[in-house]
Amino acid sequence: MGSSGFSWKLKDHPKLPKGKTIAMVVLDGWGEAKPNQYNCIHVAETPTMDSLKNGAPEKWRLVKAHGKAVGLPTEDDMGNSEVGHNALGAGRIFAQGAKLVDIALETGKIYDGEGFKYIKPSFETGTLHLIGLLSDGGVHSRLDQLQLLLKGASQRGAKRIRVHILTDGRDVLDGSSVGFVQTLENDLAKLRENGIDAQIASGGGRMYVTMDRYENDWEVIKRGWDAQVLGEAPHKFKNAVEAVKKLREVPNSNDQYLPPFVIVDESGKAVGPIVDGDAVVTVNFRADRMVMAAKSLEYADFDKFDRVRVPKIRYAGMLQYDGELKLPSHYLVEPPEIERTSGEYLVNNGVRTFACSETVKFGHVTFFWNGNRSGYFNTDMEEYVEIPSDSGITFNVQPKMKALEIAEKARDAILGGKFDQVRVNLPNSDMVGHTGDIEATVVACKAADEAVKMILDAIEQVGGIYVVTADHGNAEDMVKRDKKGEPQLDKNGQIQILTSHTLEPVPIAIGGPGLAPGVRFRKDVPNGGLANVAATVMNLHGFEAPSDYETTLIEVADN
Ligand SMILES: O=C(O)[C@@H](CO)OP(=O)(O)O
Ligand SMILES: [Mn+2]
Ligand SMILES: [Mn+2]
Repeated sequence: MGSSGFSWKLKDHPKLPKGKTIAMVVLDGWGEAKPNQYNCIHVAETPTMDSLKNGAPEKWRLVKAHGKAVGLPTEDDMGNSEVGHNALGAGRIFAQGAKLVDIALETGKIYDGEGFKYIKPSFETGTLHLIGLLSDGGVHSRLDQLQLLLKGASQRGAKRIRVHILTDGRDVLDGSSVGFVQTLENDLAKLRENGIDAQIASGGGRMYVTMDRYENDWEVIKRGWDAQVLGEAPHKFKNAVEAVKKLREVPNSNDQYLPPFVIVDESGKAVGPIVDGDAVVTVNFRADRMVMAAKSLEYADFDKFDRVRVPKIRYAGMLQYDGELKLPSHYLVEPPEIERTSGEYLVNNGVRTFACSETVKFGHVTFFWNGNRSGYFNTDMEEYVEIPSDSGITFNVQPKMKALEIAEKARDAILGGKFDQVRVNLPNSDMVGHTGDIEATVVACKAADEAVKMILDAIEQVGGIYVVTADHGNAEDMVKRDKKGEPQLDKNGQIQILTSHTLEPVPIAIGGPGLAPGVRFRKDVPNGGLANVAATVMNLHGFEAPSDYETTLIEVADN
């Protein structure tokens, strides 16, 4: 025990034994909703997940995965992987980036912070560039926050502003990009009336330009760099609304994958490349899809692609995106301080941990799980395995993704006996759900269910315990609904496909031969959410959770 009185040592659980192998399975984007034709989980053959639900009512329940239960500003905020895995791993509810930025903007504290003070000297002679996702999805960014920042920065001396937009269609309806660009254009026009030279300078779809994650495909970042910094892109337009409309006319195009474009002036010159002396802010608050861009903007030594020209800029993130790398070093808002996560506690109490997913979700069960911290706590105790994702495809063409490979790795880790906790994320229902392809999403759900089966079979063999849950909803509802819950039709009478996450709760199931007799879900935590899972898992490892963790979902009945 240190002089502060703090100790990593967890108390023994009074009833539950140590030493059981636990499989911790997170199905990404797997919520619980009414059975109907737009519920791909219902439509798909999912015998394993069905048996967990129907087999043992005391060992299956729903938990909240959206809104305040995961630290988001309102109950209208859908869940997402960052807040979901943060809550699962940290066992407490932290006010998340979306909320922290809201508060910083409301109180004006954002302008007194180190980050804003750092970029401000550039306003005198340079341009302020804002790069980020343009929508009101609230997963990575929010339009109203961008609007407030534009206003606040211009009131505080920014005279020349360039916005580099990334169109969404993943957290909001496909096609909504046009409206968001129009809204932003109106705001910029107002700034221009007030003598501020403000314009959109470049753009592109979030999945094709800038917002890659976990080093899946650096070409995505390069496309962003070329458009935003160098002012070069295959498409040139005089106006961003026209750009988005025209690029959407190309067959099979969509907001998520629009190609990069730059806005040019009458002479064909890009209106806003980033040059020496400029200030740059990446306005997304969510970490995973900003880390790569932040590296390209911040690092002097960088070999992921040829940056051609590296301007001397003052760069700040909306938040600091990686607490371990301290990246970026300047930021406008302090990120949530997610410390003492369950992963760190368990490792410090002798629990050997294996974590695995494929690239597109790898950081979810490592980086997010550990409170937005990259790397290991203890290399002797942990092994994290990343299975390379297919890159350059949309996952509806490969809906099985790497589910089988992830399950095989988990199986081998369970059977190998070297680990006490084997943690995986199965990406299918989420990644394919985001494509809006209902048929493919059904295939995806089936593949995830088969992967769960393989992991549960291995747990059966070693006498272990399983915990199966999800981080938020997605595939269980693929249609935009009106207030009454009926499918909402567009002006052509067509249903509107929902590519985003949902507000639905997610299942959690426990079981396996190693589960002590009498263990069941408590009835007195009806509002339990993802943050209650960490204490639950600590109990199953034979420990009491720290007293400030959200309470456990389980009890041990005497029988
Ligand atoms: O793909 C993403 O970035 C988000 C949706 O914006 O999904 P998830 O939170 O499941 O990672
Ligand atoms: Mn997710
Ligand atoms: Mn998702």
